[in-house]
Amino acid sequence: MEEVQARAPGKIILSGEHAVVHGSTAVASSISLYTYVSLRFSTPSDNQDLLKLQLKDPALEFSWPITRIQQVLPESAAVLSSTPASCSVECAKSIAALVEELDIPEAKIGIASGISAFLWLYSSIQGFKPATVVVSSELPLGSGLGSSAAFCVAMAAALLAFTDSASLDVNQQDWQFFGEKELELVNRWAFEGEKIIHGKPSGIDNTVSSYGNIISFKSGNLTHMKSNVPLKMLITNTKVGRNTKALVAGVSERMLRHPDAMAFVFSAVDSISKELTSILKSPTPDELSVTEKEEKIEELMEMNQGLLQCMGVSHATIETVLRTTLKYKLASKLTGAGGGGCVLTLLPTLLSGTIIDKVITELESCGFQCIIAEIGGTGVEVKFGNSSS
Ligand SMILES: Nc1ncnc2c1ncn2[C@@H]1O[C@H](COP(=O)(O)OP(=O)(O)O)[C@@H](O)[C@H]1O
Ligand SMILES: C[C@@](O)(CCOP(=O)(O)O)CC(=O)O
Ligand SMILES: [Mg+2]
Repeated sequence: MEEVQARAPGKIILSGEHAVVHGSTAVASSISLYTYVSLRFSTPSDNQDLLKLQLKDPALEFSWPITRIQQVLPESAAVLSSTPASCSVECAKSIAALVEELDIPEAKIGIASGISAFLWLYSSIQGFKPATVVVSSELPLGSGLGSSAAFCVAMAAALLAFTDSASLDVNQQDWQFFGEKELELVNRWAFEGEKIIHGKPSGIDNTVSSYGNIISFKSGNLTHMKSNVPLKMLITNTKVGRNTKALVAGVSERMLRHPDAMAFVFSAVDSISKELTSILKSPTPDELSVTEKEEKIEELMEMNQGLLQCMGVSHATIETVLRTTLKYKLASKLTGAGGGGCVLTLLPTLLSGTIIDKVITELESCGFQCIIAEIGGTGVEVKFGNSSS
C-alpha cells in the first residue's frame, strides 16, 4: 500500500525574529516537538474519488471530490513537482473560495490558511490523485514555535516522498532522511506553503524545520552551526493566541512610517545575532568559560527583547513572564512573532533544579504553560508503510 509518514520539528528563534524578514541575521534551533503528516493514496477498492484531510489538533475533517479540485485549480497538475512555484493571486482566490465553502467554526478560523497551503502543495505536487492526509502535532498552534513551518515541511516531505526524484528506500520501514538535493526541494516547497500562511516569511522557520540543528540565517542563506555552549531553554507559552501574518505586516507598516529609526533597530538585531553566532561557535574552553558565555547570551537576549518591544510585538503577558523570571535573575525574550505566544528563558548550566521548579511553579500559577524541549535535534524525516506500524 502506498503510505508514508513524515515528521518535521518546530523551532525556537534565539535571536532575530521579524528583523530577519527585513534582511537581518537570525539564529534559530529545531526543538524536539514534531508535526506528523501521513499520506495514503486511495486504492480502487476504496471506491472513492475524494481528497480527505484530517486535522487532529483542531479535530476537523474535510473532503473534496477530486473533480471539484480539478475544476477550481485546473492548471495545478501542470506544475512540475521539481520546480516549486508560488501560488498566483488568481489561484489564491480560487483556493480561498474552496476553503470558504468549508464552514470552518469561527473559533478555529486560523486553520483556513493551513488548509489553503495544503491545497496548493497537494495539487501542485501530486495533481489530482485521491488520497487521505492526516495531520497531528505536538506543537501548540500559533504560539511562535513554528507550527506553520513544521506543517508545511512535513506536508511537502510526505508529498514528495513518492516522486521519482526522492531517491528514498520505500522498502525500508525506519525513519529516513532525504538526500541533499531532495531536502532542498522539500524546503523550497515548504517555503511556498509558508508564504500562503505568513504572507511574507523570511524562510528561517521552514529552513530550520527541514535541516534541524542550530542555524544562522540571513536573506535566504543558512549556515549550519555546532553550538559549543550546552543551551537549555525554558519555553513559556502565554497561551495568548496571535497570528504571525498580522504581526509581520504590523512591523512592515511601522517600518514604512519610520524607515530610518527602524533601519537602526534591524541593524542592531543583526549585530546581536552575529555576536550570538560567534559565542555559540567559539570552542569551549577558550578564554571564556561556559558561565561567562551564558552571561553574554543573557545580555544579548535582553537587548533583543528590548528591540522587539521597539518593533511593537511584545505583549502584557510577555512582560509578565519577563518580570517573573527576572526575580530569579533569569533573562528572557519572546520567540517567534510575539504578540503573545511563547517566551524563552535561558537556564544556565549551574542553575539549581530547585530554582527551576520555583520559576515554573510561579509561571504556571499565572496561567502559563511551561515546556522543556530538547534543542537542536534532527530535521524532517519520512517513514514508509502503515503509520500504525
Ligand atoms: N497541525 C496543523 N494543522 C493544521 N494547520 C496548522 C497546523 N499547524 C499549523 N497550522 C497552520 O499554521 C497556522 C499557525 O501559524 P503561525 O501563525 O505562523 O504560528 P506558528 O507558526 O508560530 O505556530 C495555523 O493557524 C494553521 O493555519
Ligand atoms: C516573525 C518571524 O521572524 C518568525 C515567525 O515565527 P512563528 O510563525 O511565530 O513561529 C517571521 C519570519 O521570519 O518569517
Ligand atoms: Mg509560523
